[in-house]
Amino acid sequence: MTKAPGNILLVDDDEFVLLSIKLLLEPHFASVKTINNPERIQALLDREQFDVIVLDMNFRHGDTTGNQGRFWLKKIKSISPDTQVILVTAYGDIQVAVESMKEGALDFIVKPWQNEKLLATVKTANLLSLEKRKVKQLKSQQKSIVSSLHRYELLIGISEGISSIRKTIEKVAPTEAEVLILGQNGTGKEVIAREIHRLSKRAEDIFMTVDVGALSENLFESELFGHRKGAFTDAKEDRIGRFEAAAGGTLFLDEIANLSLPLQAKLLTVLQHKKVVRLGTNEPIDLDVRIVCATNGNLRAMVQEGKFREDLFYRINTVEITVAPLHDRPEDIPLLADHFLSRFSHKYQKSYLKLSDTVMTHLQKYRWPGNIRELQHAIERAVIMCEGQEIQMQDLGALQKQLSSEFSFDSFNLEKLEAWAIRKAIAKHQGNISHAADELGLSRGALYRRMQLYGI
Ligand SMILES: Nc1ncnc2c1ncn2[C@@H]1O[C@H](COP(=O)(O)OP(=O)(O)OP(=O)(O)O)[C@@H](O)[C@H]1O
Repeated sequence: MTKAPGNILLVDDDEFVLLSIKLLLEPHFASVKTINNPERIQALLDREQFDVIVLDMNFRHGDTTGNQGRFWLKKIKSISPDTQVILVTAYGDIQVAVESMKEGALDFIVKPWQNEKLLATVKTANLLSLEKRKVKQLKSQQKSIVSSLHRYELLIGISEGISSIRKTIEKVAPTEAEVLILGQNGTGKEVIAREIHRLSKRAEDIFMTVDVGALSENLFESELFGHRKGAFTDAKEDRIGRFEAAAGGTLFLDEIANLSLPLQAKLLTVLQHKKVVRLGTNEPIDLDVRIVCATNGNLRAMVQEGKFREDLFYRINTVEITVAPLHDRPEDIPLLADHFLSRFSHKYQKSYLKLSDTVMTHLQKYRWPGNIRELQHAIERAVIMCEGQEIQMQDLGALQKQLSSEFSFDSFNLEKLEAWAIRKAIAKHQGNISHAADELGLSRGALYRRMQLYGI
């Protein structure tokens, strides 16, 4: 028989009782120790962790008050609160034993005991202790993961839009209000959600993201609410859902507009009752999680069209934050570009890199359909490709063409016009300098000199 992990201690002044319980338990548990004097409990608990202590209630001969058992129970619980205590009591002490359960005993066994009952009780207590230990371990692992993840991406930007978002975040973060963040893809909705979490009372706990739009109808419930083993064909084991896993922290529900109407109804029920029921069970579990939602869709229009439930819309948007596309806030571009430049220079060990003025000017003029995510990728690529100390247009790869073609003039500065014409001609002739020079009415040498002058 394989023995269960577990450290069991038997405390009784009757050597016969100790021996018979030890013989009963030993084949089932990794370690079973005995002591006949409760005074040794403290020293033992100082040295090692016990999962279960089976404790006699009366040690002095003729004493049936159970007071000694209660005294030692309190002592054990104060030194080692996670140790499960089972009391062994004479028939007459049952009332005292029941009282002791309020003081932290898990269960009691009446003498003379039935072996199966005693074994089953110790097994249950042992399992409980092991589970609690596992939970503690996971919690401390979670804490260290969370603290390593706490290296947040800062919310960078000086535009009016970002400054006002920052003010809203400061007001709303310490509350438990539901926040809805609206904006195109890549505008920084998740960065904003993380900032709300970072400044909230839940900052020490987990921030969890779920892309609800990517969950199929089938997966939605089991992923968010969890399931019991056997709840459906593929449910091979019990599993907690994201709502439970994010307990104490913030759950960021991204792409909320992609939820079908039936799933919206399910989500609404959970948010209204603040309880989840795992699939395959009937037990509601209390929720302790702050919800922040985001979407790139137009939820108001969807409500009008009957595609998004109005009641859910009002449930999730106590406070609404709209983040503008990047091209509507060009003043943020230099800061963001420098931020990504320093991050990727560090990552690729090129800490001396700078962006040329031409590149910076172009970055500010481009429309950035992929928003900050696209800018980030552009800078990462440029850092990798750059051979000198300054990032030039050619380091931007395919984006270079688009940047150049979108370059619009707000002045008739001749140098800018000339640089623009040169870029256009080179692009048109796919990099063939002779043909571009012909088109521009220049010799190859003259074209090269001008390219050098304009950093092309
Ligand atoms: N204000 C900002 N400061 C610094 N980095 C930012 C900022 N906004 C966005 N980013 C960066 O841009 C990338 C995209 O941001 P994020 O994922 O938050 O956008 P999103 O709007 O949630 O995108 P999606 O809608 O596609 O999920 C991330 O790498 C993020 O770190």
